[in-house]
Amino acid sequence: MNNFDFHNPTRILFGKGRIDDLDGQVPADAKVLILFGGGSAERTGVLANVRKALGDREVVEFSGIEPNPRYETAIKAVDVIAENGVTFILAVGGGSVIDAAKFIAAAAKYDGDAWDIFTSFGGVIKDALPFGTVLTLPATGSEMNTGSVITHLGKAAKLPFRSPHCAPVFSILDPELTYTLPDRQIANGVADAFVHVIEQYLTYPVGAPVQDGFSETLLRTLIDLGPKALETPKDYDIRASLMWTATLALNGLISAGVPQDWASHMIGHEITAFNDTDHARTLAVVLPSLMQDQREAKREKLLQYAANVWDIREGDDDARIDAAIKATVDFFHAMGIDTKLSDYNVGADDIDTIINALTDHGMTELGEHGKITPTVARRILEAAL
Ligand SMILES: NC(=O)c1ccc[n+]([C@@H]2O[C@H](COP(=O)([O-])OP(=O)(O)OC[C@H]3O[C@@H](n4cnc5c(N)ncnc54)[C@H](O)[C@@H]3O)[C@@H](O)[C@H]2O)c1
Repeated sequence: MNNFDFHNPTRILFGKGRIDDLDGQVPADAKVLILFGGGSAERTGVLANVRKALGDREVVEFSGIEPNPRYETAIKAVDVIAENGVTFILAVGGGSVIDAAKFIAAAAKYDGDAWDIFTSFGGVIKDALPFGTVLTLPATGSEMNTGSVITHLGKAAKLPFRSPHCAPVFSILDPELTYTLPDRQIANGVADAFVHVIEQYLTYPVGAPVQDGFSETLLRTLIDLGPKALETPKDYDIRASLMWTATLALNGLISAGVPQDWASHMIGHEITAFNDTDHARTLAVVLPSLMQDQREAKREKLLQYAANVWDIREGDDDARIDAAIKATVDFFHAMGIDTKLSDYNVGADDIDTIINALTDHGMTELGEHGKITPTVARRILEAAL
């Protein structure tokens, strides 16, 4: 097992009705900025409950954070913070709103050009406003990690950053808040969490059976409960397990002490930057093609994945790897997610644009061995057409 530091300071308040506990989590004298998206939080009544729970604290609201949140919008919230003397941010929504909150919290305390946050992958961040979250969409793990991904429309870039200063102070996870999600977002959430686990699991063995066992359980849970969540949308136990699975998939627990890949994510981000395809759907396109392309580098873990996640035991090594990749594709299809670039209006002629952007953003040595160069990424995309 590799050396690691593990520290996760985010308090999780999990279960029914936990918005009522906001009062005990947000400082009594805080000036709060409530950050939310395009209207679902208002429509579903979540915002009304949040406002009520904050009592007579001074509150400013900022709405309009988009899915795949935009720099151009989020930066406006930084001015609102300065104008109103905001001391605490409360993000109400899915990964997009929470990611935007992380950027806004850091930019509010940064004196230079806020774009430096991305060019340094978060390195310039030395402080951030405290923030909490009310999660409405289980998917990204952003509610319990320090990462964020923001799209800059003007620069046609979707870039990640990470900073220990950008951990939520607390996150409220009430599975009942997910009942209003459309099937498409449930499917996206399941696929996103699935690929998060894969990025931290499907590399090469380093003698870490605990991390592998956690990962395999998370994957099997998503495979079992994902389709059931679509069939029976108001089953509390299914929603509760999915919500906690998605959080555990990217809160640092399963990545401690093991190699990580993240090439599917970095290539997928460029597809979203290219034509705004849902994040999870880009992953469902890239991952199977990457598994096929990298089958030698990932051989041992692909065989372990076939056996422990899919219970594939018949046939020789190559047949079992083929069956595991096919099972992965079938799972995405069972969730109603297409797995080819052409399903998302990306053609052969567009691959140059995507690869050039990947190169421009410094993503030239991806994967657990740093060997997924732009040439390999091109091959992966061409095989996914
Ligand atoms: N920070 C991280 O670690 C991390 C990890 C993976 C992905 N991401 C990023 O997160 C973003 C995706 O976030 P997401 O998948 O959570 O989706 P999202 O936050 O973009 O939300 C998707 C849509 O669902 C709606 N919605 C949210 N909750 C709802 C509810 N309860 N009922 C009805 N509608 C609801 C939103 O209004 C929005 O239109 C992408 O930009 C992706 O790159 C971040």
